[in-house]
Amino acid sequence: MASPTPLLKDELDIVIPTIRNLDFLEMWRPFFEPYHLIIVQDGDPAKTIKVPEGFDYELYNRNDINRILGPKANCISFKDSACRCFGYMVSKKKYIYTIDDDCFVANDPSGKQINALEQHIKNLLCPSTPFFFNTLYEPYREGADFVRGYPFSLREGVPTAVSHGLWLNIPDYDAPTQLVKPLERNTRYVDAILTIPKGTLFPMCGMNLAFDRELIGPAMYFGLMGDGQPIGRYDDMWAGWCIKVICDHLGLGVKTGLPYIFHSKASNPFVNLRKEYKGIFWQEDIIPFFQNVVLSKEATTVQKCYLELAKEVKDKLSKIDPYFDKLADAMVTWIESWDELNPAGASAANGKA
Ligand SMILES: O=c1ccn([C@@H]2O[C@H](COP(=O)(O)OP(=O)(O)O[C@H]3O[C@@H](CO)[C@H](O)[C@H]3O)[C@@H](O)[C@H]2O)c(=O)[nH]1
Ligand SMILES: [Mn+2]
Repeated sequence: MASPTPLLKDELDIVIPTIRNLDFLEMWRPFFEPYHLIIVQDGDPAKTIKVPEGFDYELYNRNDINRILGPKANCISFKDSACRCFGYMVSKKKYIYTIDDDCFVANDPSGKQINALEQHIKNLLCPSTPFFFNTLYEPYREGADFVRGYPFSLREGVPTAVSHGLWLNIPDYDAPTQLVKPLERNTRYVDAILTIPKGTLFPMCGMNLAFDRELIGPAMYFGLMGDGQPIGRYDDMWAGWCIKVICDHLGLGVKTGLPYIFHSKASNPFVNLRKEYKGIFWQEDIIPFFQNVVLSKEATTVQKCYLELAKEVKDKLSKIDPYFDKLADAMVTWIESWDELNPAGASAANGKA
């Protein structure tokens, strides 16, 4: 009997930022092979990235990014995983899943391999509940529901824009925590999916993340990091704070929890400390900024929200460091590039832009 068609086979792209050969795909082959991959090769474009046979993919290196975006390419980070957001921009699909190349298939407590992509798709295809917390977690799962006292007027939920997965083995800790707890491994499998309540920010990790590109794609800019930038490893955090403010404003949902992947490689905590340290104290001002930012009622699209946010960043965060002035400009360049590559009603076919 033919196996069932994978969910969203022709409506989802898998985006992988990489500086190495993609042998990790062999372990994901049963789950990923039916899908189209967008590989964003970082670092030296002269290096050849080996992709295992049988995968349908398009690959972009820095020369491609510069050719496609021209001077606007300066909004795409170089020598940092933040470059992955270029893949979101050139995709023509409704959904994106992004994963790091040191993330492997994890096993659930029963020992069964976890199809992380399938779980993300389920998360995205069912509503979120940001306006009232359901204490039995995801109410739409088999064997769960809304609990007593949950308003019936809110049980329809809202469209889910983002599905944030977690990691067994190497947790996504910041450098100071990594330095203090070098041997700590995450072995705790928590069988839960939660909607992050409206008005609450969260630290979005980019290594096991899926989103609805049509609902929130233009806000998924992974901030300027890497070569020539004063901080690193805050690309996904920046995107997470921006998308959450915009999802709250537009009435969209963000979920976190299942699925887990197995994160295999701990990046160097000393290198990470050098990348993160400014962000660690800057974020004490950045978080209150995002907690207090108000988007106007005229901000009815993601692009309009994002451009309002960029203006607020320029007006209110540039006093922290001139970096935020540059970042605000890059946010605008990102939207201009997004709209150039994604004119309204663009097709869903795979394409090499
Ligand atoms: O210069 C680079 C370095 C790496 N990559 C690719 O990006 C991902 C992540 O790389 P790695 O696993 O080495 O680093 P981590 O510290 O574990 O990354 C996680 O921490 C955050 C970084 O902001 C983020 O949540 C995760 O990415 C791999 O696919 C590398 O090949 C790159 O493109 N450029
Ligand atoms: Mn990693």
